Amino acid sequence: MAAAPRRRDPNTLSNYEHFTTTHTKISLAIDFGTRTLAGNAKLKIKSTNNSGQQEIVLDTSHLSILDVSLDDRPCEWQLAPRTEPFGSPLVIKLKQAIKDGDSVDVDIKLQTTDKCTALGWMTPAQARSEFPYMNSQCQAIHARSIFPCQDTPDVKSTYEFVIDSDMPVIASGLLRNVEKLEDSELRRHTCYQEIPIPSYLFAIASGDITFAPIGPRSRIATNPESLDAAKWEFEKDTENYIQELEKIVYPYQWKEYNLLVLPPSFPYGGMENPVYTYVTPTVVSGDRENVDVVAHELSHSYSGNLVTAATWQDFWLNEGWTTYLERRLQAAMFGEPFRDFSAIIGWKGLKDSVAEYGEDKREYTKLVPDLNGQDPDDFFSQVPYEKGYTFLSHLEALVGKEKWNEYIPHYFTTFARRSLDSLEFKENLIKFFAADESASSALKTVDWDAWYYGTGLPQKPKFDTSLADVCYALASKWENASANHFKPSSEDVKGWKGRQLVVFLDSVNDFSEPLSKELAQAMGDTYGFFESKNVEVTARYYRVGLRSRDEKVYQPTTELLSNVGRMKFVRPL
Ligand SMILES: CC/C=C\C/C=C\C[C@@H](O)/C=C/C=C/C=C\[C@@H](O)CCCC(=O)O
Ligand SMILES: [Zn+2]
Repeated sequence: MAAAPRRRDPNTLSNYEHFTTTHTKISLAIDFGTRTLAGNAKLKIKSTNNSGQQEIVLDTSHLSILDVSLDDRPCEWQLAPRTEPFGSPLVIKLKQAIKDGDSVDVDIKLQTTDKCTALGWMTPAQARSEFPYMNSQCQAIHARSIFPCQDTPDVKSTYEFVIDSDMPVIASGLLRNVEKLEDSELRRHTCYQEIPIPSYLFAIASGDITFAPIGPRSRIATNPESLDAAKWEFEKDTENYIQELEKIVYPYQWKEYNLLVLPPSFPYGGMENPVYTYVTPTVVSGDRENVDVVAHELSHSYSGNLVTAATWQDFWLNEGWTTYLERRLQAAMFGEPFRDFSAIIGWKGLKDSVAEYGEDKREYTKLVPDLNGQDPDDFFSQVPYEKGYTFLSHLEALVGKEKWNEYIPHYFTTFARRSLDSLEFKENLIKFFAADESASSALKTVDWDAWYYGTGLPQKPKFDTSLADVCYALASKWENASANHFKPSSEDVKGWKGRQLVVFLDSVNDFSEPLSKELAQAMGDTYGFFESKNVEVTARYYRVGLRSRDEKVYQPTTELLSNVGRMKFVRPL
């Protein structure tokens, strides 16, 4: 079978089909006073399919370019006019075309601007500290607002980070050295990433960060006041998760797996930056109930970080596979029913996403959407996670779990350190099972176009509801509470795990009619929802209260919205 032609990433303006960045050295000084980064980016760029190209084009966005040199010599360059939402391409003129296989060193002097979309700068109060804080979030196309690059997940480069700051620094590479600079308060932090990574995994953070070990190859990093609580939350299971995942795929490649707990404004549950997963402090709930975020982010060490979706249209290959590995990991750690228990919560998220997009935004509900001219951020939803998970589980069921278990390491070996698109995944899967008559005839029943380009919900899988049934039963009592004179008691939820409360509250939020205000209040008071430290629970309960127009939840909802930036909670509320 001929290889499917790789589609061009529509969300980059770089001419990456002719050149590829093989190494990136970023030297930046962090200035908390001006809230800028300044320094230079040195890119080793190899000609791959040159066909006489006279220029190299890189992505930039709201970035100040001060100078460019080519192989240490001045060169002609210009910033082309801005195109929304992709930015202003930096066009570097070549003196002569470069032979395929040869490389040039492009050195760019730069400074970030106040319009930079990749950096969050926090005051000490926002950082819950005596000191200011800074962190990056480059996924999907924000790296270009820190340094010029081929800002597409289809290009992977090794990285060297040289970051000067007067506070500790974290980067998505292994720390090699810290030294104090002469006549300065700044310290120079040097980190390396020897596994090629896409630009969206470039990450830096700096602030009043302290560290503690949470396993033989893991440490936790956070502000000093939160260190003990964060250490407790993750030290029990992190190494167990790594070892279980190694059994499902193969040995962990990145040497260290660390966690950085960010200030509360961080908009996501976690971000899989290599070496340091970034997590929201909402997962430090004091009950070790939210460590599934670690299961998810750790799984990205294989899907996304090692094997990467070539374009944002294929994002489901990152998130669907990661959600799949996350649930396999949960099943391995806590028992098979936990896989479907988590999938049930995921299905509700998928249903909500599809419903929110409604009839006029059906493109957004495709597993492989068309992102031409689109900002990938606008397409972010549960669809790539949950439709992707549902599709992979469907494929697993078709070929059988035992055979699928053999495909998992094959897939992650074939594409390790590379990027692939959805068509290559299909091709690879079919080829792997070609010699197996029953598996390959089962795979012939897959309607790939319907899965990839169909809109709306796929067929609902048959979930094992053994852990969820008790939650549904309680929800049903509440739905018919008035007719049945239901009297709630704290015994109803005694010993329940946070996730059982989540399934219960998701069901309540699905009722076609809101609860009466009195019932909503009784639920909160009887089940102790106002005292819960688990935001997964409180955020859902406040939705119940808001639907019922219960004033009692207005104040805590306002507090949650002022204290937590995680969009998963902020948006529905
Ligand atoms: C089809 C969609 C294509 C591209 C979207 C890619 C990136 C979108 C951008 O908005 C960044 C997302 C970053 C997500 C990071 C972590 C999530 O896994 C967190 C999930 C929600 C949560 O738990 O808070
Ligand atoms: Zn993810």
